[in-house]
Amino acid sequence: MESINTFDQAAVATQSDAIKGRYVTATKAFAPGDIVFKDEAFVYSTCDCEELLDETTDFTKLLDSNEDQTSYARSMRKSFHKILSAMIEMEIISDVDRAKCILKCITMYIGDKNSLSNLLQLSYANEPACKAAASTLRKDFPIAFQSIPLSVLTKIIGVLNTNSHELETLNGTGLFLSACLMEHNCAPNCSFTTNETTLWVTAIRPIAIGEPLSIDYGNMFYRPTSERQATMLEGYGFECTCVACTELPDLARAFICPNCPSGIVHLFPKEGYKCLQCQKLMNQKQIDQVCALEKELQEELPDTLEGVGQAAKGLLHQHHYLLFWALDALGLRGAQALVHNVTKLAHMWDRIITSIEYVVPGAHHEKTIYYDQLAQVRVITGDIGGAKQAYSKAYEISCIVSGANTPPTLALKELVDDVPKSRDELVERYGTGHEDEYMEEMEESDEEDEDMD
Ligand SMILES: C[S@@+](CC[C@H](N)C(=O)[O-])C[C@H]1O[C@@H](n2cnc3c(N)ncnc32)[C@H](O)[C@@H]1O
Repeated sequence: MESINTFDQAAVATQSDAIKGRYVTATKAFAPGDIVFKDEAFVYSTCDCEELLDETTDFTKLLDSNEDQTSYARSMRKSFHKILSAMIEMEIISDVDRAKCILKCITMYIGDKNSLSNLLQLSYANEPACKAAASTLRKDFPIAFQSIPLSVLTKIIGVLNTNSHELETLNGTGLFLSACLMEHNCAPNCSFTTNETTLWVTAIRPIAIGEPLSIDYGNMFYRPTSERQATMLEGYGFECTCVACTELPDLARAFICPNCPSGIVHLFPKEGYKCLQCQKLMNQKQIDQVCALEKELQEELPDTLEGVGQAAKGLLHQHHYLLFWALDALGLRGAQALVHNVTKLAHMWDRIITSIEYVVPGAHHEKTIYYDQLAQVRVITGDIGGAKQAYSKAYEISCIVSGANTPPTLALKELVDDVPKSRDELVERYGTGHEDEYMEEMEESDEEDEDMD
């Protein structure tokens, strides 16, 4: 990882326009799998103290292992517990790691007013909610917050709310000042990976000189267009006009064609609900019918395999996102519990993977996780050859989305080279920890299904 270029060294340029603000473009061509640049977290925190908030009011006990007293201004230490508790009650902050990042930024600002100059240039969404949170904090904790101008506190809250990245290996979040300049696209040309406090950006499609580099801000894997657009508007304050939103059919909303037996209907942005096979459009009555069913399912997803089958009511295609996510919940729980009903589990996973390959055919980091899960399921079913194939697929995708010689890809390579051979070996290698809980749930669901048979 040391040899990867930082943003300043990389073949990228920062540009700006009236709609998007600043964005990043390529100054050389990139191939899929090329790492474009890496970035170190400007500020980060973990959720480690979340449970302790109920148990202790002692400031020092609420510090992460990488923090010491000086990570937080003297003025906040005495009421630290109360401040954190109040901040996580605020919807715009919610998480303890984000609250801590905000407090650390304020500490930096108190120490040196110029220390946040790059952060304070970033755009953010939901200004009124950020301002309301900042005003409340200044009113309720004057000693800690009154020395920060309202406008600065508002901006710190807003920037961390809009721009933080999850740090999976640390169970926290961080702010990456260069990576967050990249624009959003629902079908992006780059993917990002994090390891500890480093984030790196990898090209997942061929990128030409001058092309904007984009990522998916909301990790909207297998989500319908309307949901992606609503997330961008609510969370980031802009209307997404990418090709996937404005020109391509919405593959995640898939319906059985009422006019031809094997046809699949999607909503096309300009034409309406059209069958890919017979090209006929659905009429208003048919549209109303499928929309009503979607609404019903959005309220409550089925939680058994049979329930998923029945929910389609002959109208939704098996690739429909609501059926997919219902199946995903069952399949993931099943895989983690290493359940005994292997035939059922194998069937669910075949369907999950087939649907993913239909709706998200290109490289996507979520697919490495699904193929890894598929491999685990195949180990459980005793299909070690099939498991090796699935691990190989996960590895192949990881080479594109995270780069070949990076920790997550090398971890998959180890699994390809030395496939676990049994459930016990899987538990040993993965250490899931929730087996008992899930096992109970799956056994209950098995019993229910048997009762229904
Ligand atoms: C993470 S920041 C990106 C940096 C920002 N452009 C700047 O100059 O500070 C996110 C913001 O960039 C803008 N943005 C990003 N992608 C966009 C897109 N595809 N269309 C319109 N605005 C976009 C939105 O204002 C969004 O809230």
